[in-house]
Amino acid sequence: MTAASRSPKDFFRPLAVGAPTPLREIPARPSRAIHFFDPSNPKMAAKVPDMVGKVDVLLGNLEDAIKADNKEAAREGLVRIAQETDFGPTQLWTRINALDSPWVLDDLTTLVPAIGDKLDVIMVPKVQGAEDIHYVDRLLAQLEAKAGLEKPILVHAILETARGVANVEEICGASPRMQGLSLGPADLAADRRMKTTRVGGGHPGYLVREDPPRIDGVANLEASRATYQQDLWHYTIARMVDACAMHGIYPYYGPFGDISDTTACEDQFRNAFLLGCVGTWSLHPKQIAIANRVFSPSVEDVAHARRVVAAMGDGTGAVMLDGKMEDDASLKQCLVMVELAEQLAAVDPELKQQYDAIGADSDEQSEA
Ligand SMILES: CC(=O)SCCNC(=O)CCNC(=O)[C@H](O)C(C)(C)COP(=O)(O)OP(=O)(O)OC[C@H]1O[C@@H](n2cnc3c(N)ncnc32)[C@H](O)[C@@H]1OP(=O)(O)O
Ligand SMILES: CC(=O)C(=O)O
Ligand SMILES: [Mg+2]
Repeated sequence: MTAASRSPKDFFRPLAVGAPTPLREIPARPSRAIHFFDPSNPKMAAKVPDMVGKVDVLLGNLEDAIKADNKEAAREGLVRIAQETDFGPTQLWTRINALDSPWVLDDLTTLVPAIGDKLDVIMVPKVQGAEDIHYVDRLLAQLEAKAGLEKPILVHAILETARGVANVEEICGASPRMQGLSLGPADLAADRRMKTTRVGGGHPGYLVREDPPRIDGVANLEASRATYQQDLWHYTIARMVDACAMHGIYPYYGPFGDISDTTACEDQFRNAFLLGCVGTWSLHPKQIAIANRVFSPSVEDVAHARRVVAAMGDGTGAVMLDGKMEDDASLKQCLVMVELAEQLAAVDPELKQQYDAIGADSDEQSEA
């Protein structure tokens, strides 16, 4: 089933009488870091109010990483935290339990009436196909109508099964609620029967080796040769990015489990950023700063993008800038960068200051 299985006219009609009208466009709200916390953990819960304004998204996790005995406490903790906290510019998301679990129905029927007005996005794990999104879509509409909500709650799917990856396009187009997708590298690796034991990131065994040197045409197989570690997740992220872009929704990396390896974490996040992802997950407070840094365009890139925009005038034709040809297509890339910088500057005063400071420099360079 695809989006076309519902008539285009019906696609944006509420799925229950009295439910809010679905959005026609998913707002591009900054979401560089989706910070996970366990609402049943008093130490983590205590840190939530201080994180407001410092992270784009706070996510109360109810699924994996929450012990079975704590599922109810996590749900109740999230309700309490949401009711007691003013989230200001920070979005509040939750990750509900899997659709085949004994907890998910209570998750939805508890959270929507209690805190549906505060929840921006519900993340659904282990989504296999459009049918999973259709189920959540209808149930949310019924619960929203009953609770008298005025704004639809958006849905985010985790891509963490082989079938989910095979159906990625239909998942993205299954509902106007679809906000985005995250990579779920740990469950996906298990489902694919990959031979890894990690949560995200690369693997030293997944590599290519340079050709052997040749002397008079004969390969010296004894010579030492450089190896290059490859990215296990390139294919999946690239598919996610295309499916999301096609449907006007947003792709995200996911968890990077080696909390101590901040360098490799930054590398994975940066690859995802360069490929088109808008954000990633943060599992530990120290990953927030990494995500915020990586998923904000650099001052140099914004300066360059602004110079190209200025040099391209009405946006057509070709110009030379610093020895390079710029045209409509490079202009469009630069506009992505400039628009993102503007969105982030609106919520991040420190970034705004940095981008404003180079604004003047790039103006001077364009005039020179
Ligand atoms: C494959 C997947 O599904 S990934 C998504 C599911 N997993 C998660 O959500 C994991 C979330 N993160 C965590 O559970 C924890 O960060 C762990 C288990 C990885 C590490 O926790 P700790 O061993 O307590 O880390 P550490 O000792 O460095 O913590 C330092 C402080 O930060 C707090 N802290 C750690 N993680 C978080 C967090 N995610 N949010 C808020 N506070 C946190 C700790 O409670 C501790 O507080 P304290 O100084 O008051 O004692
Ligand atoms: C993100 C997630 O849930 C996973 O990697 O399994
Ligand atoms: Mg998972």
